[in-house]
Amino acid sequence: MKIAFIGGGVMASALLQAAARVPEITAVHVVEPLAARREKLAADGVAACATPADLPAGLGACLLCVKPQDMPQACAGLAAAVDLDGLPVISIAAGTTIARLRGWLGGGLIVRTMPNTPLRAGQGCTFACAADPAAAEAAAVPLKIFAAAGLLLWLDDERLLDAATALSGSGPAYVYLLIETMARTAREMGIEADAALAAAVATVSGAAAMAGGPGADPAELRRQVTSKGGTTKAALDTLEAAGFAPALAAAMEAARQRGAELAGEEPDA
Ligand SMILES: NC(=O)C1=CN([C@@H]2O[C@H](COP(=O)(O)OP(=O)(O)OC[C@H]3O[C@@H](n4cnc5c(N)ncnc54)[C@H](OP(=O)(O)O)[C@@H]3O)[C@@H](O)[C@H]2O)C=CC1
Ligand SMILES: O=C(O)[C@@H]1CCC=N1
Repeated sequence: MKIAFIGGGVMASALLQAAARVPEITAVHVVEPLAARREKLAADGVAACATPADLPAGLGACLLCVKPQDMPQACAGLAAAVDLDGLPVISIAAGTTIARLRGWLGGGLIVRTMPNTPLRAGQGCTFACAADPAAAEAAAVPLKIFAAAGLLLWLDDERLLDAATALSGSGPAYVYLLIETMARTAREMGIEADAALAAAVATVSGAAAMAGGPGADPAELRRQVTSKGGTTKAALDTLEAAGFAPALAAAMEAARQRGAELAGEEPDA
């Protein structure tokens, strides 16, 4: 199957690597207006063109990988150049509803997804929601891109994609902030910079691996680290006094509301 990516930025480059793991996908063509990005893609052996009019015939699917604000123009350009009748079109944009995509595209079997950047490491997490069962079925092969590089989870209610964005779409940034802060603080305590970063990363990935184990309960794992009257208790009491958990919950709620705002919905819808 020949597929097209509209937009050749951060997420498209992660998805390109994942697409290479799907045997049914024989070619990926990327539409990217920025010449420097096209040149970089071409240097990596990826077919890149400036407009959808330059895409080859016989595409099996399109992936929309542009920012939400660029989506109306990108969809209009695609619809003008490609016959979307019966073609699976997968969007990865935050806060851009299936109804709006349908309006701009005027056709296509639409699936909305919310992936994340750890796809690049083969450990992504993608939520998907289809306009209807026919769209999900038609998009089975291109959706293998997401499954080839991590978890693929389905949602029945499209509005939950804003919660998914707050959880796993934006989530890697929360974890990177945690790693940055742990590494910086360890440096300030005297541990050499490379060792501090390596230890922060190993601690987060080791803890995540245990939390992902069969039957694991993160709260029980936390209790196992927390000795009575010990160092972890001192740390967790400080985090609690500083409002760590409510602050993280508020951050996720802000992300969810921003997704809903982008979708043109009431923030608390
Ligand atoms: N980054 C992330 O962690 C995640 C992002 N997403 C979603 O993925 C989408 C892309 O994000 P990201 O990859 O970070 O963004 P980038 O800005 O890195 O990539 C978008 C690319 O699309 C190009 N572009 C703009 N307009 C058009 C057009 N009309 N036709 C073709 N290409 C166009 C941009 O070019 P130019 O720069 O010249 O405008 C840019 O190269 C967003 O909708 C975002 O919500 C979803 C999950 C996670
Ligand atoms: O920040 C954003 O809007 C995008 C969507 C999820 C991650 N990055």
